[in-house]
Amino acid sequence: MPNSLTPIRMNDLRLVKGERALLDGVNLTIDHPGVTVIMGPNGAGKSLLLRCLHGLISPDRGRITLGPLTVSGSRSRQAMVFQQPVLLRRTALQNLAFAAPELAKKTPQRLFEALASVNLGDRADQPARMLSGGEQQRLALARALLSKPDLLLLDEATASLDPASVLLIESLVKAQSAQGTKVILVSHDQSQARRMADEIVFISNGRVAEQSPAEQFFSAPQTPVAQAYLAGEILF
Ligand SMILES: Nc1ncnc2c1ncn2[C@@H]1O[C@H](COP(=O)(O)OP(=O)(O)OP(=O)(O)O)[C@@H](O)[C@H]1O
Repeated sequence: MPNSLTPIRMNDLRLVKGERALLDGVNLTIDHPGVTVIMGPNGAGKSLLLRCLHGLISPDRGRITLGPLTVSGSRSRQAMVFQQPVLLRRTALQNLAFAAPELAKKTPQRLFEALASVNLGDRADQPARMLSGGEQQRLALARALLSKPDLLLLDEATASLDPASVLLIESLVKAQSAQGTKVILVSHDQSQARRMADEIVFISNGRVAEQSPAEQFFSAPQTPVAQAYLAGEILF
């Protein structure tokens, strides 16, 4: 299925704060149609990379293209889900309606279907901020998927959820990927990465250390730093 935002190319990205290069010459092409999981130690630069892709941060140097588009030109075709969901002080349904006003006007049924898809069908009128953490995250995902984005970015989106919510979100993300959305997710959870990833990008010290098919990464990581990470030997 063609995707208007691939291949995603990052050329020589550099992001500096004070004396420190947080992203230090990132060169990466993501062209695999499946799920790309970004892994790496704490502080490696994974979130910053995702934020650059989504246009929340501008690198000091380098270039990002998504298919024929720039980051700003692609923003309306992207959606991002964060570890802490950012929801409005409105009901669950109103949060979806605010994100997709056209849909709310023309086919409001779609909003109810979206709530039902994340098991929140009976919570439409509940204030979003009174939902549990896991329920809020499911609502944030439903909102992200409403626009059928070409690129879905998830930054540790299931880190604080119970196992059933994790599996529900994973299955929705997988289904979205199968429909042609390019999915890039950051995760420390090796079990999740094994379940979800077609491809792994391993980041260390603000650089891409390794990019491999998932099976190869887990069976025979190429770099000492990835080997140490997978063995739980990296000290922070
Ligand atoms: N605005 C900022 N100013 C200065 N340093 C920052 C800023 N944002 C992030 N950093 C630093 O950049 C480094 C990379 O941050 P980032 O959040 O991308 O790490 P990460 O790989 O996602 O880590 P984790 O797995 O712990 O979430 C960290 O050392 C962090 O402290």
